[in-house]
Amino acid sequence: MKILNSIRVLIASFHQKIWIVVIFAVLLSALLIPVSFLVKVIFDQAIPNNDVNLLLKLTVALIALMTCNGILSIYTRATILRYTKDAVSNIRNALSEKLLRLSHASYQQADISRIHKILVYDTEKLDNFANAIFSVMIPSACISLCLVIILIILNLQMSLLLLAITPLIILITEFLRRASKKSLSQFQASFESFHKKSLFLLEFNKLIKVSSTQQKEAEHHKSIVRELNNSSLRMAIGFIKMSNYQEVVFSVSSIILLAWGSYTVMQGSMTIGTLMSFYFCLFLLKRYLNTIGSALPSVIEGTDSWQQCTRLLSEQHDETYTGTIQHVFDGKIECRDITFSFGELPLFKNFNLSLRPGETTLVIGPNGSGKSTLVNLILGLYQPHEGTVYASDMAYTQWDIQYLRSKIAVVLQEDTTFQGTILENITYGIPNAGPGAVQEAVQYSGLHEFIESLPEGLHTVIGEKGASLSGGQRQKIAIARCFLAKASLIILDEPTNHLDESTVELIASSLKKQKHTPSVLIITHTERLRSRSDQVIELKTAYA
Ligand SMILES: Nc1ncnc2c1ncn2[C@@H]1O[C@H](COP(=O)(O)OP(=O)(O)OP(=O)(O)O)[C@@H](O)[C@H]1O
Repeated sequence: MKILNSIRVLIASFHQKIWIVVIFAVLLSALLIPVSFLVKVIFDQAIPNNDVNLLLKLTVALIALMTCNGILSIYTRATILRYTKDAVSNIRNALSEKLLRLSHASYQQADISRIHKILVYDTEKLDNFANAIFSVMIPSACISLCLVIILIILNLQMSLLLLAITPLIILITEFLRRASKKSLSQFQASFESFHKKSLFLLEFNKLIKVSSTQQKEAEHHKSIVRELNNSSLRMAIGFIKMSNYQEVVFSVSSIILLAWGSYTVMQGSMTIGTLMSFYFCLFLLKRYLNTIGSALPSVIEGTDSWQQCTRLLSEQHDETYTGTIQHVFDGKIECRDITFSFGELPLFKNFNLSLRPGETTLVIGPNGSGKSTLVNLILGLYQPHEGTVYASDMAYTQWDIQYLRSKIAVVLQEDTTFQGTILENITYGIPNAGPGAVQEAVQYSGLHEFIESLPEGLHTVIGEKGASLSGGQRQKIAIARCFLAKASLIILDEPTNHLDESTVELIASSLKKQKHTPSVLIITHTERLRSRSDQVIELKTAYA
């Protein structure tokens, strides 16, 4: 049922072209009809009459037919692959769009390694699943059906005998499929912990070193790899058993059929040509059934991956605000009577705040008092449970929130530098910034001296998360990006954390120099910038 559902959704992506798949499969099947007839003529006419000429002609015809079959088969599979790859690309795009639409709150709670696994590994398995179903199983099933019809026409009695073993094959396949499903879930679970652990080792490499836990981590990783190895072996053996048991049942049945067929020939109720033709078709049927069997593991694995993908796609955690209006934003923000909480107790209750163009507002408060949460509310990453946030006198619910955010420049508390050049980091989200504007932003943020000291200057490549930079240099890059954006509102969340006194002074005076007079919101837990601000909001306790 789950498999059928997955097939239905995949077909939906290329339903206008499904008839091409069907036509190819029918053509491939049709090519086999003359083959069985030619084999019969070889044994019934060419051999008994010692007719070498006829034998040669029939052989050439057989070779030509089988070559056509091979070429058409390649063309069929290549054509179908193009459709399935497109269908899987659509699913990959839908997943990444979903990821970008996730609300900040759900992203914070999300299991990132699970989402990463779905995006990268499960979509790859889905690709294998689609290939297995459409380019292997469906054409092979059509051809097998055609071969069964030919077998019935050739000899009904022997076909019925063959049909009698079909339930046995189905029973064995079903039993082994269920067993494989169990080993597959065990494999999935151990693969997930392997994936999580590997990400942890990469992300927390420094923590592991400074905590001297390399040995412990190495042993833990080894035990996870051992479990992965065992579960993957169990799964592979399950799949091998499935195809081998089918093979054995089929071979035994073929021998019984040969014996019965030979007896029938001896009795004179069937010609040797019909027996040979029957056997030739049986050999082809076995080949196509084997092909179907070998595609089964990809189908079983892919069905599970498909479920993971659809589960993620159906999660209802999209952006908080869904308005569409793109209005002129002058930097004016108002929080009117807003209430917001993470749990039972409100972090903000009937809270009011007003940011005005050209003014600097300082929000000061101890750890955990809600300063970063306030930034998230102003960025529209969270929505207040009561009250409304306004930008230029228009409620956030009406704004196209992405557009509004593009008018706000923010220096977040967390590090936002990424692998790339300093220039790429500074111009992230502002791709059209000219060299003059970049130089100006670099001066404003106090980054110029550092850049001048680098042989490659702005084109110096910095490591993952700015690993080759000091905390202050990373902070200055984020501040330069903020100045470059020429936004109507500048938010600096704990900007002074890594900066020395003279740089803080420089940035404070740079903020005042901005000709487009943005409103500025500075979040801090120190008093350093109090004298530079037009208003100070104090969040004294955890519940303002
Ligand atoms: N996503 C979340 N889920 C649940 N509680 C949260 C979440 N984010 C923050 N909190 C809680 O809300 C409170 C305010 O957090 P917030 O980060 O806004 O404080 P802050 O004033 O910026 O602190 P700091 O000065 O340490 O950065 C804290 O008690 C924190 O534990």
